[in-house]
Amino acid sequence: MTETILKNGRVWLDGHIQTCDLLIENAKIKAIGQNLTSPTAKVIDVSNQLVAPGLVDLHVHLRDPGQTAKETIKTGSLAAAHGGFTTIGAMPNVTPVPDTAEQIATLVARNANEGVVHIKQYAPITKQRRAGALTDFAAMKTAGAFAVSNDGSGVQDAGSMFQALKEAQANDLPLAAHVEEDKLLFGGVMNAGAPAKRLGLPGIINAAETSQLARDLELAQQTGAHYHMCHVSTAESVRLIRQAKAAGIKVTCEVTPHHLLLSDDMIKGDDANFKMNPPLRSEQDRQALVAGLLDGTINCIATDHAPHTAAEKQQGFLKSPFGIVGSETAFSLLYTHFVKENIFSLNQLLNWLSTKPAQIFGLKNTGYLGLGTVADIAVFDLNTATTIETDTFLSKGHNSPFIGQSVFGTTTLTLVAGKVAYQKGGTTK
Ligand SMILES: NC(=O)N[C@@H](CC(=O)O)C(=O)O
Ligand SMILES: [Zn+2]
Ligand SMILES: [Zn+2]
Repeated sequence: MTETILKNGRVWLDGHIQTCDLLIENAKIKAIGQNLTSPTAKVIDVSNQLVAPGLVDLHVHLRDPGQTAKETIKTGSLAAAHGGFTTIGAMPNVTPVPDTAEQIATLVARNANEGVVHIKQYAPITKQRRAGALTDFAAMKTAGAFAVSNDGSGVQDAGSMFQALKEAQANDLPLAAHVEEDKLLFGGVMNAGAPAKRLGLPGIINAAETSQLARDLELAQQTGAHYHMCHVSTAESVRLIRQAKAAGIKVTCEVTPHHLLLSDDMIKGDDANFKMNPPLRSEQDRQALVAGLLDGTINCIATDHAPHTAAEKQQGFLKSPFGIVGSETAFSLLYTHFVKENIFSLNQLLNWLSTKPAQIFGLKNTGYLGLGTVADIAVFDLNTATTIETDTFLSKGHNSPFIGQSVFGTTTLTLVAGKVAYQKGGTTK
């Protein structure tokens, strides 16, 4: 038996912060209270630190197999633990595309063996993530997939999306949609607007996202499936989802930290660390995303952690791949810029990063703290400013526009099922 006592933390319990100790026995929280003792427990002093449920990130790219120079299951999960995440959803845009039950079963086993956090696996919607045949959703679910997604590209034809939503509904699997109409891209690499014109770069219009979203919401209504929109980026998408929810359509969605924090007018030069899909939109769009979270239209925050190599990202806006890393900076950036600025409460932020994502995807035993729950726990230092530096990153990807920023809320400890997955200044396995 192993026992740990987290002493004197500011613990987020049932929506309130209270100062108390947690006694963890093996994988579970055995006691919550004042002055807990046990002769055999390892005691970790977390005085004045925030003790939260391990965060849940529904959207990460682990690049394994196929692109392990960018990331691996091990490094991607270490990065998640460093950010306080204890459960992540891994996208299936890896090489080869895991579109058979056997491949999904292999990935699920590898995730469990090589990951330091809980890793839920997405199965692709279509074979090779290309137009054409669907994967076998029932077999994917049996093999361990928790949802389906073609993330990285939109499903271009309505017929495939309609069939996919019917299958998703029949198999009780959420369908997470990367919503992007290829025919409306016109070679764009950043948001269409004044900043793109200034930089002389081709733009991506909002309708590349929202026209396909409008189609999908109609199909979701027809089929009754759980449709989850990945990385919402435009004001029009927020409006469409708000209307769809009011009409009783089973739709949920996520927004990324970077779309909440940045807009296209902050792109000052040809720096591909600002290049991601969907692109950073206008300041008005950014504000609509914040408003959408606050009024419940947007359900949760997910990072879309998308590591690439330095060599790839050095190619500039036109040539480099889309995507930025996010696991290791999400909580501290959001805490610093939204909670400390009184735009979000700490309670709201923790909900959007833990309880809500677990709830909407029906993930059991995660996303909240309580007596008897699995000890997936993140501890954050809210009082000390630190600088975001790639030296501290455990991800192989350093492609972040936030390097050099000063933030509060760095992770000091992450426990996954009672075991240390990350400890500041300590060993990381
Ligand atoms: N977000 C990105 O810009 N890139 C993602 C794909 C995706 O999330 O669409 C990637 O896999 O690199
Ligand atoms: Zn995507
Ligand atoms: Zn993605």
